[in-house]
Amino acid sequence: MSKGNTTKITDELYAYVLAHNPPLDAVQRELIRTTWERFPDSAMMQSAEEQGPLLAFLVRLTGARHIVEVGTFTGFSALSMAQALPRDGRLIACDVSEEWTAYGREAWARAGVADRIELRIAPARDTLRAMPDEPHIDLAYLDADKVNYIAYWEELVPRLRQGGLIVSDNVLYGGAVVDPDATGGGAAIKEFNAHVAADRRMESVMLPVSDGITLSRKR
Ligand SMILES: C[S@@+](CC[C@H](N)C(=O)[O-])C[C@H]1O[C@@H](n2cnc3c(N)ncnc32)[C@H](O)[C@@H]1O
Repeated sequence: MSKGNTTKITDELYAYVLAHNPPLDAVQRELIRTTWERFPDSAMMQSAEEQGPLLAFLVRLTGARHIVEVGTFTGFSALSMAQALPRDGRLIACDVSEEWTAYGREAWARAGVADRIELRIAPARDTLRAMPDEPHIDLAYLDADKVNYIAYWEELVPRLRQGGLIVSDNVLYGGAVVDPDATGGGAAIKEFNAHVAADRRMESVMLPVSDGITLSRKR
């Protein structure tokens, strides 16, 4: 096996990476700050800072106009993707928490993208099932409860247009995926990763970005 991971991401290197990425704007920075201030015990759920510019990049790269996000929390990833959408683009944001997503609503309004985001408060599986069956989604971001990742995947893949992209977050689950005794979220992600790798409808690459992301393109 050729070993590519010879560069350890120290705090200094991480800061260097962020300094060489497109800078976050004032609304994104404020949302990150407010999330840590208001929800210190849950804030680590927020997508990592470098994922904002990455998601925006992927939206532009794919020319996405119709995005589905599964797991919105306080709205950082939805904000980052919506800012990269064209004016007539739409993002459907799925979450179960009115409290957390209220902070997203505020930030989306301040950033002038509220009209591009439709928040649906309900178990995401129900929201996905209620969507049209035909392939119409250009990009989906998977970042909610890990035990349901396979169920979300199975709802999303048939609704994804050919060439469409699914971005799945936390696919390394803090390293639990290589623990033979993993339980809970770690075990669920292991099962999900095997499911994705075996799915011939999609072409997938797993990347060690942040807590691990998999990019999957529909064949
Ligand atoms: C990791 S956080 C999402 C982080 C978000 N992408 C961001 O950038 O801040 C996971 C979110 O999934 C939501 N969630 C958990 N179970 C859910 C379900 N069954 N349906 C919809 N959302 C769910 C939680 O309320 C939480 O806000």
